Amino acid sequence: MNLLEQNQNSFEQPVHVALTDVSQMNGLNLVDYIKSCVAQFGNIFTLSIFGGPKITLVQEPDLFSDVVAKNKMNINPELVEVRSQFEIDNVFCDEQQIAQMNRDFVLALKGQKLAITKARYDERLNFECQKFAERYLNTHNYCEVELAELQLKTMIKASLYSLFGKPLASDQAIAEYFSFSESLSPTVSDCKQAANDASCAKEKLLLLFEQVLAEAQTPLIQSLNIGLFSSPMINQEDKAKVLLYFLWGSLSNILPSMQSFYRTLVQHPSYVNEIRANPSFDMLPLIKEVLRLRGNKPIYRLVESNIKIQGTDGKKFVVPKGHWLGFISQIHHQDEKTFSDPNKFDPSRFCKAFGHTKSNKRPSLFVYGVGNSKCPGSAFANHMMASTAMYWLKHFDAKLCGSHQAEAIRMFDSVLGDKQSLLLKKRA
Ligand code: HEM
Repeated sequence: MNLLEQNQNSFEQPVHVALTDVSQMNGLNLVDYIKSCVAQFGNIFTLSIFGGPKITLVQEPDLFSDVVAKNKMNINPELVEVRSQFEIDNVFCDEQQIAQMNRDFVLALKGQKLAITKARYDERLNFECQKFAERYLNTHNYCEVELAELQLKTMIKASLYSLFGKPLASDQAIAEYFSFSESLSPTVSDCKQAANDASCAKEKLLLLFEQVLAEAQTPLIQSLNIGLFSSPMINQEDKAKVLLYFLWGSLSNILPSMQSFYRTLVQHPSYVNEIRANPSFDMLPLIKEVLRLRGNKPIYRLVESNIKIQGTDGKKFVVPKGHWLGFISQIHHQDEKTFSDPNKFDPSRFCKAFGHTKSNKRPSLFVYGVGNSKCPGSAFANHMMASTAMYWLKHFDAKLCGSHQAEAIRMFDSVLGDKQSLLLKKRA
């Protein structure tokens, strides 16, 4: 008997789960999504950066391979990590507060304010790349560099500076962020010393965030200070925690995405040449195609009461109360009806000028989520990827290390993404 059948109960209750916006997605087969996600994971507790104190993924290996085979998904089950006992502080779970905060983030990351944040990012990134090249590279030979290290010394520094201001852009703060974020990684072994260091680092970071809030130097902090954070109900320590988890949540998404983007560029010298020759080259179709192919973490929603759903094959099934629904973008992103030849790297599918899209609508992507909780950082994330690629190409020549295998799709990345090296040379 399969997991779903075991959970079939008779019921007829109202449904309260955030699905409506998802069904408006172009080409998205919602029912198949849900079916495969529930079949894949069974019961899941997972992380939202502002909620859920514990993560436990229960993997059902047989069901998983079944779903993968049926949906022709190119996923190696060995790459799916089973996380357990992964605890994280719960900052606050009030839905109104989260909605307000997302509005504040959106306000901070839009229009004129976004332009200021972008300019701060670019300026700092250029500076850090120059420093990195001088300190670690030379112009004659290629040096082996871990991508995560390159990100830590350039991208992370620039994003801390642009989003939070000077107090967080110091080498000391970066080291503390690294120690804290490593401790959240599911792959890190139990080590008392490391846990101690991480907790000290976290305390220091929280104090720095309090300073950041008081100084209010950046558009993000200014928007929060006049929005959600002006509420007397939220104390200073909780505000600092929100910022810390906001930072961790956003970086844990952007860093592995950027690694894939850069590796893709290194493998396609024609794009590298175009970007170097034309500073206004539109990288968005390239970024979208990389995000489509690599996929992202599933988005989860808690089922608050049993839902009965009829599948496209006519069969009915139940998603029981207490289960989490995970929306796996990969199923949509590999759907041949929306993306012809789905395994092919073809940025032109997002580019109308090439005339490759069959309908007037360009194919939709699911990487940033949908509806009210859609990623408020998407515009900044796209900018970070385009700008980082531009500055890395400006300062470094790169080659892939060893024999490169086509990147396998990872569903759950560790905090700093894959540990992969590159060969880098300082550009003359
Ligand atoms: C390629 C990079 C990124 C990807 C793929 C990504 C993806 C997502 C997704 C799918 C969600 C929705 C989660 C849900 O509905 O449960 C989300 C939420 C969010 N993202 Fe991003 N994101 C990225 C980068 C960023 C960046 C750079 C920032 C900040 C500058 C950011 C800030 C946020 C915030 C504040 C939320 C709301 C979280 C919540 O309500 O729990 N993201 N992101």
